[in-house]
Amino acid sequence: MSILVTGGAGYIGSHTCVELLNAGYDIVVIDNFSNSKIESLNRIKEITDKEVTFYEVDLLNREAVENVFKKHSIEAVIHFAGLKAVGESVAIPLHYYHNNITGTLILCDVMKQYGVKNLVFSSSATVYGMPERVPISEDFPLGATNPYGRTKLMIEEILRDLYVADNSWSIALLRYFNPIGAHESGRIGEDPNGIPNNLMPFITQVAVGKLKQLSVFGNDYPTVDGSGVRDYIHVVDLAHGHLKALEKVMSANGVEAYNLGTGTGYSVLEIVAAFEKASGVEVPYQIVDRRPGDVAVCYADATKAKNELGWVATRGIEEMCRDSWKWQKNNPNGY
Ligand SMILES: NC(=O)c1ccc[n+]([C@@H]2O[C@H](COP(=O)([O-])OP(=O)(O)OC[C@H]3O[C@@H](n4cnc5c(N)ncnc54)[C@H](O)[C@@H]3O)[C@@H](O)[C@H]2O)c1
Ligand SMILES: O=c1ccn([C@@H]2O[C@H](COP(=O)(O)OP(=O)(O)O[C@H]3O[C@H](CO)[C@@H](O)[C@H](O)[C@H]3O)[C@@H](O)[C@H]2O)c(=O)[nH]1
Repeated sequence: MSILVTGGAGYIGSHTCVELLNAGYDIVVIDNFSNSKIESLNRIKEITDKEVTFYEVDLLNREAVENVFKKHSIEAVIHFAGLKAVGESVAIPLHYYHNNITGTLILCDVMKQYGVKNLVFSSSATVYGMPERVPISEDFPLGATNPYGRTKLMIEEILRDLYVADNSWSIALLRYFNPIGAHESGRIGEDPNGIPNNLMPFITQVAVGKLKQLSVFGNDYPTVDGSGVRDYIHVVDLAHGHLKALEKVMSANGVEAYNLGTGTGYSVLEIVAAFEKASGVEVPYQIVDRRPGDVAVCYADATKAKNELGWVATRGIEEMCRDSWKWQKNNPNGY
């Protein structure tokens, strides 16, 4: 029996594949490389010294997805594949809705056809929209402020409906906070296309000399130093959360949402300082206007994942910065 990993060549998927292989699971990866490179799969093999069964498949191609289920006996699916850039989703919403939602519909329909009903889905803290207070727990009201967020929200609802219709499904909706860091080997990591939208890859590209300086979006939020506060989580901790969720879906039916975060918030300026300390490299920055749509403070109440999955994040901000830097320094141009 194998675990199917959709989007397994991507940032979070590749780190999760390493942990799955290390834990002794057989995996089958599918990806269309719309936002990743095949080299990440070579690196997974290199780190784990294990074979990775891989198919270049677009989830929108139902026949190709079916062929994978025909060839392999799949026990559960971890579904990472999706487009994730907020700004791009505002510019090309139909593309986002089609890729993320139709892709998930096809996947679930093929799973149903083959009697595979265990699913771990990559959701996001973005489903909390503009939260009224922190820490954010799973029972907070949901909402979205952009098409990307709406795809996550809609998919969560679709998966809940699926369970209502057939309660032999078993589904974990994992709401990630802000994943950063990389595998400690420095061989896999986040490899964004073009200029990064997210804070940590922007910082590492400034540090390695590819970008001139960081723009800090606002210093007048009601926070410790005025800059925005987020719950950064080491991607390897996040990967372990998937293994715990996998054990859960393979042992009990239901549909449950879990926050995967550390429960601690850091400001942008605190991250800059922690990165400079971990890397020994100065990160020049300027304060600019707030970025439209940003919330001041966002961090998780991760108690449910602790109580029900037996998962807690163990890596601190120093390791997150150290590993992000090791990846960027050793791979200045990504894969
Ligand atoms: N990175 C974050 O900050 C973050 C936060 C919350 C949620 N998420 C979600 O987690 C998942 C993984 O994120 P990531 O950061 O690893 O992104 P990523 O872009 O690195 O990985 C996603 C992978 O899916 C593949 N893919 C996209 N559409 C596909 C399709 N139709 N068929 C086959 N493959 C397809 C891409 O090529 C890529 O390899 C995504 O669903 C994302 O929305 C990410
Ligand atoms: O160049 C930059 C980039 C970011 N920031 C700030 O850094 C913080 C983190 O920003 P970013 O890394 O872009 O993460 P978020 O805005 O929190 O969004 C991420 O986390 C959300 C919740 O999980 C997901 O919905 C999004 O897809 C994902 O990009 C925020 O305060 C930003 O204003 C800067 O100051 N300068």
